[in-house]
Amino acid sequence: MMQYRELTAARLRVSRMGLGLAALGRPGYITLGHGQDMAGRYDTAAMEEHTFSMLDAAWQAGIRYFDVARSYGRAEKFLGSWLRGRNISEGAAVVGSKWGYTYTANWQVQAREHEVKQHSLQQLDKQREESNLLLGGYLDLYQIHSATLESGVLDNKLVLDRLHALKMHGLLIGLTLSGPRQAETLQRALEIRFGGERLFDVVQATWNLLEQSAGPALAQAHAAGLGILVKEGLANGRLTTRNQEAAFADKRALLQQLSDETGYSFDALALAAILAQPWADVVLSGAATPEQLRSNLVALRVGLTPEQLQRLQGLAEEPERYWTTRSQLEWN
Ligand SMILES: NC(=O)C1=CN([C@@H]2O[C@H](COP(=O)(O)OP(=O)(O)OC[C@H]3O[C@@H](n4cnc5c(N)ncnc54)[C@H](O)[C@@H]3O)[C@@H](O)[C@H]2O)C=CC1
Ligand SMILES: Cc1ncc2c(c1O)C(=O)OC2
Repeated sequence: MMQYRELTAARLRVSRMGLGLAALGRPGYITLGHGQDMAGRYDTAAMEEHTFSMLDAAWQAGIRYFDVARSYGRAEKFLGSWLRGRNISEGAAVVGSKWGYTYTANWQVQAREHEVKQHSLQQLDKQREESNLLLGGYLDLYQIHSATLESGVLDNKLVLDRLHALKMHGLLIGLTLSGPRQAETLQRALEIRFGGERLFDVVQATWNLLEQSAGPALAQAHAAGLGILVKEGLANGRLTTRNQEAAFADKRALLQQLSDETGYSFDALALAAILAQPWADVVLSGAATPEQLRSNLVALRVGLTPEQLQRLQGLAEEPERYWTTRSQLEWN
C-alpha cells in the first residue's frame, strides 16, 4: 500500500515513493544496465510507449509524485502527453521539473556532451517557458538543477528575484544537490529569504546507503519545513545485484546476508532504509522497467529492526570516493 505525506512549506500531499524519468526520457543514461533495460528500442514512439507503461504502473501503485527535468530528453513531453491523455486532473498528480541543464545528446546513447549546464537568468526564462509549454498547469515545482556553491547561482540576485516572482505566482521553488558538498550548499540555500520568508520550499538530494553525508543537513531542512525528495536511492544501480565491482564485494556480502535473513531484495532493503529516515518525504524510484518498479515498491512494506537498519547504514563510504565513482559511471 502506498503511503502519503504532506510537504510542510509546500502544503502538498505526495506519495512517499515517486517516479523519476531520468532513465526513461532519452536513449542514454548512467544507471547500471540501462542499455539492457532499453533493449534496443530507441525510436521515439517506442520510448514514449515504454514511458507510458511505466507511468501507468506507477499510477496503479498509488505513485503521485513525478520527477522530470528539461535535460531528460523528452521526459517532460512524455509526462505531459500522458497526464493529458489519461485525463488526470492538475491537482491529482504532483509534478516537479528542473531548469539549468540543456539536453545535447541528440537522441544518441553516446555523445561528446550529454548535457550543458547554465544557471543564468536567460536560461531560467527560456527553460521555464519550454517546461510550461509541455506541462502547463501540471507543473507544481521548479528546481535549480544541481545548484553548487561554485556556480554562484545562489548568489545570483537576478535569478533569485525571478524565482521569487515565480513563487509569488504559485510555483513551488526547489533546488537539487549533487557532489560531496550537498550539506554546505543546502545550508547556504536555507539562508535565502524574501521578506523574512525562505525562498526554497523543497530540496532534492542524494542520500543512499553508500552516501549518507547529507543526512544531518536534510534533517535540519526538514525541521525548517522544507519538503525532502531523495534521489539516487540505489546509487544509480550500484546498490543492486547488478553491481559486480570487486570493491563492492564486502558490501554485497552484507546486503546478501540481510536479504537472506529478511527475504527482501537488495533494492527493497536499500530503499526501505531511506523511507526509515524520518526526514525523507519522498524517495524517487529510478526504475527503468516494470519489474524494477514492482521490486522497488516492496520497500514500502519492509519493516527493518533498528539493528538491521544500523547494519545497513554501515555500508557508507567516503563522500569523495562515492562521487568519484559516480562521475565515472558510463552512459549506456
Ligand atoms: N537532480 C539531479 O541531479 C538528479 C535527479 N535524479 C532523479 O532521481 C531519479 C532516480 O535516480 P536514479 O539514479 O535513476 O535512481 P536509483 O539510484 O534508484 O537507480 C535506479 C537504477 O537502479 C537499477 N535498479 C533498480 N531496481 C532494480 C532491480 N530490482 N534490479 C536491478 N536493477 C535495479 C536500474 O539500473 C535503475 O535504472 C531519477 O530518475 C531522476 O528523476 C537522479 C540523478 C540526479
Ligand atoms: C550531471 C548529471 N548527470 C546525470 C544526471 C543528472 C545530472 O544532472 C540528472 O539530473 O539526472 C542524471
